[in-house]
Amino acid sequence: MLILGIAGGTGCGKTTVVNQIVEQLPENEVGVISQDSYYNDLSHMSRKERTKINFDHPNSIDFNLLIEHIDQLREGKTVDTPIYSFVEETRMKETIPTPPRKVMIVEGILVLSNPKLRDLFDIKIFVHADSDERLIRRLQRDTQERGHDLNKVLTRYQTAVKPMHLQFIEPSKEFADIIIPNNRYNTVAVDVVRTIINNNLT
Ligand SMILES: Nc1ncnc2c1ncn2[C@@H]1O[C@H](COP(=O)(O)OP(=O)(O)O)[C@@H](O)[C@H]1O
Ligand SMILES: Nc1ccn([C@@H]2O[C@H](COP(=O)(O)O)[C@@H](O)[C@H]2O)c(=O)n1
Repeated sequence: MLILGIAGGTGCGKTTVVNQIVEQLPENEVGVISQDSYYNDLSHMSRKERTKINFDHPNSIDFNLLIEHIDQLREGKTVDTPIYSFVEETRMKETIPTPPRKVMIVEGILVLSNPKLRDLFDIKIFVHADSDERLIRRLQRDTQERGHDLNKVLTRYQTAVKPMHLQFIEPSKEFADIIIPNNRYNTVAVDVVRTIINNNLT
């Protein structure tokens, strides 16, 4: 199994890059795991309490479960990936069975910041986009897709997203084997990653 870790700040385009990589690979040979699925289960908290959580701090992620699942996938076992709702801001009761694939992609803002998780990756990728570009994309996405209003997005950006980005995410760039500049769509870089994967599939 070849395991890729893809990190980068919010809105840099990780999900988009992953979709572009996966699009042209055989469906049954690639699997994707998102760090977002592993936000801690906060169902014991009220909605009001949940809004106070810093969702950009590493402590908000159940890294132990994520690492355990990757270990199980490497052993050839199917894992039950949690489902996270951005609207409810907690984990759902349902899970998704995720089978092991020849290539597994693990993407998320903090996947290169956790040393134990980082060690599991054969290839480490950091997607870079400037902070103003990321904020614009995040504003559009969170208001259109994640049910947040403008004020909430901006307050969260100032109080959690930006400080945590500077403390944990940007420094994790130094661990990357490949940095993808993504201020605009970067088909060349995506092709390079796809070629590396294809070489490993044959
Ligand atoms: N290179 C790009 N240029 C313009 N918009 C982009 C680019 N990459 C992604 N986007 C858009 O920005 C938003 C955030 O992208 P996404 O892939 O969800 O980022 P991430 O997973 O890193 O948070 C989405 O609406 C996506 O369509
Ligand atoms: N309830 C939540 C949980 C997380 N977030 C934000 O998601 C961002 C990470 O996801 P990306 O797809 O943008 O990489 C992170 O910056 C959290 O602030 C949220 O808004 N609400």
